[in-house]
Amino acid sequence: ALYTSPAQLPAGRKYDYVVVGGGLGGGVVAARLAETASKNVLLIEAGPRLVPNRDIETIAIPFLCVGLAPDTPADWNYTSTVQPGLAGRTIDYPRGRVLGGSSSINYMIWNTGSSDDWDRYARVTGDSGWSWKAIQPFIKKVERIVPPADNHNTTGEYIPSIHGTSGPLGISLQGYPSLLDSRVIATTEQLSAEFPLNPDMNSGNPIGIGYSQFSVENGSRTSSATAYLEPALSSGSNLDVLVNTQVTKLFQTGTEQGLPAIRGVQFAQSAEGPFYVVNATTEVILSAGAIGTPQLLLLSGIGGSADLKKLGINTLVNLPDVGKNLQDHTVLPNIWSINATQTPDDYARNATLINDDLTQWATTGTGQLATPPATNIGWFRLPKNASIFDTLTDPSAGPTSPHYEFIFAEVWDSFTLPTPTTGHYMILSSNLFTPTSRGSVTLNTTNPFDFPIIDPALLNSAFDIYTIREAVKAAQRFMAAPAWDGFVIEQAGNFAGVTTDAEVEAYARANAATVFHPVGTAAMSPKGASSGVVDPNLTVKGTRGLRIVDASIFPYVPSMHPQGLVYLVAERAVTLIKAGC
Ligand SMILES: Cc1cc2nc3c(=O)[nH]c(=O)nc-3n(C[C@H](O)[C@H](O)[C@H](O)COP(=O)(O)OP(=O)(O)OC[C@H]3O[C@@H](n4cnc5c(N)ncnc54)[C@H](O)[C@@H]3O)c2cc1C
Repeated sequence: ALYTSPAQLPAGRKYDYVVVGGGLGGGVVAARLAETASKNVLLIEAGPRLVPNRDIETIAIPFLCVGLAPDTPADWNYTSTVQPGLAGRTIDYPRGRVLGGSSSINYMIWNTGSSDDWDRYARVTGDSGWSWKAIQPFIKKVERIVPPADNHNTTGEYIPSIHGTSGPLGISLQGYPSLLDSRVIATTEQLSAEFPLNPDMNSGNPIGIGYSQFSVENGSRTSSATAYLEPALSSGSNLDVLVNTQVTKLFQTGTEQGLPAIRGVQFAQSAEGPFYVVNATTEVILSAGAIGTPQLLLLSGIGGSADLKKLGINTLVNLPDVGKNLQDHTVLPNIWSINATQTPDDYARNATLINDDLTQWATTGTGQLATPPATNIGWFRLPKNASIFDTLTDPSAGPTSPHYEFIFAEVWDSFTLPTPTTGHYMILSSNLFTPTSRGSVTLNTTNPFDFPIIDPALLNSAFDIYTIREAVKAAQRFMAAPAWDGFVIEQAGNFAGVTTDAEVEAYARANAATVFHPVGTAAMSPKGASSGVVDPNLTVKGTRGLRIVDASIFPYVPSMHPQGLVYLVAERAVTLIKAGC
């Protein structure tokens, strides 16, 4: 059942599992564990349950995803520290604070990772269960490929045999065609050596340009809330979900084999309390995400003892890597003006247009709003002879792991600048996906309701600035193909006139931001290793009864959009938990 206040929880009910954080990882784990009729599961989520179309329409509407953060009730509204790599700017650092977590506010791009990324996870953890081959059954377990929003014939846009057809999460190809699509595909023919067409970017080898896949079904967002939690709640299962309630601490409930058993969970709705506690009889699963998870571990005395001491926190388990190793991708949306008479930029200028499209979406689930703004996506590697490799080794996991990404969208970059009152625009983002910079999440105070200090360290290494610069130059080469003649006018906005290496670098530092993919702050390492935070089975080192299932466990940031990989981690975690591993 759903509870909005701790006082409503059924008195005396024992929970086999307590899941902390009802986001992507936590939503999957809680719903799956509750499939076992004899197990009681409690999920505690800081944010509200926002019902699409009742409380907040835009969660469901794919095209309006960019309006879900920052500064909304569904976002934690974090801000980064001053970023030296971004010309001393601070940036918004969105994270979903709502049932479904960031899967309820993300941009829905669906990737399942490169085979080399997965094989590296297997290699560095010593667990072949994380290999690309071993992870395949979980793709089928999660996915259910459904028709795109416009019901077009998708033959040739993906490889059906490698996808799931019966999982809970509806996934579809990009919907309504944009003015860019045919030109992008023509460019893959004209410049095929550098920018080939890829028949399916989710085959394990994403390199090239592919048709995008999204967590969208019937023109609406799919998330861990819509696909896992809401069905579990409405089936009246043994899953209890407590929303609007923040977990403030995990605590020791006993000692097993000389190790602290951490099965106690403290929670409250405000810093003033009242504070409540619950003990899991089997396991606590921490799924508060790459920011919330290290924050909660540190508040609970699980972290580097030197850091904890400074804040007056007693060390329960000395794990110096908690909150370290934060990795994120960097977005850089390059704008071009285009010859067009109508694009979605007109939504910002014409109330009738957006109202008509909202009505169409609400009545039929169709129209421009039924598909996210991104169209095709491309994944590329620096050439083998790139000068950066004279001095640095390639940080990617292998030949199927891209260094950078292109995202096409038929819109102005509304992140950094207001949409101009005239003209039509497109963006070709050049995004860094194999960063070598490493940041951190640390505590600011011991008050769990205060935000932690978040330093994603974007563009903070020679490799990172080199690669994003080369990605911008690749985007310029792409747009110089004959396919764009007469359509593209010129570089626009902050990108206007940017040509030399020095100009590109200054432009990148002044305009880049996060792609919203923090990971790595409670990373996996081999069993017995003194580095890392969790063992390959995701249990927290040096403890009993505590496991982490969210994006913080990746030792390296995936070189693609991470939500698909987090779903796969969560599904495998369920298998491990059910098997008692
Ligand atoms: C704006 C945005 C756009 C994105 N776009 C994409 C995309 O297009 N494609 C893609 O693949 N990925 C995208 N991502 C990233 C993707 O959504 C995340 O990687 C993924 O959701 C991470 O899952 P998680 O379980 O680790 O964390 P989350 O999904 O963030 O869940 C963590 C949950 O824990 C809750 N929580 C935190 N602390 C506490 C506490 N103390 N007590 C109780 N609850 C707590 C949070 O409120 C949240 O619900 C995007 C993310 C954002 C923010």
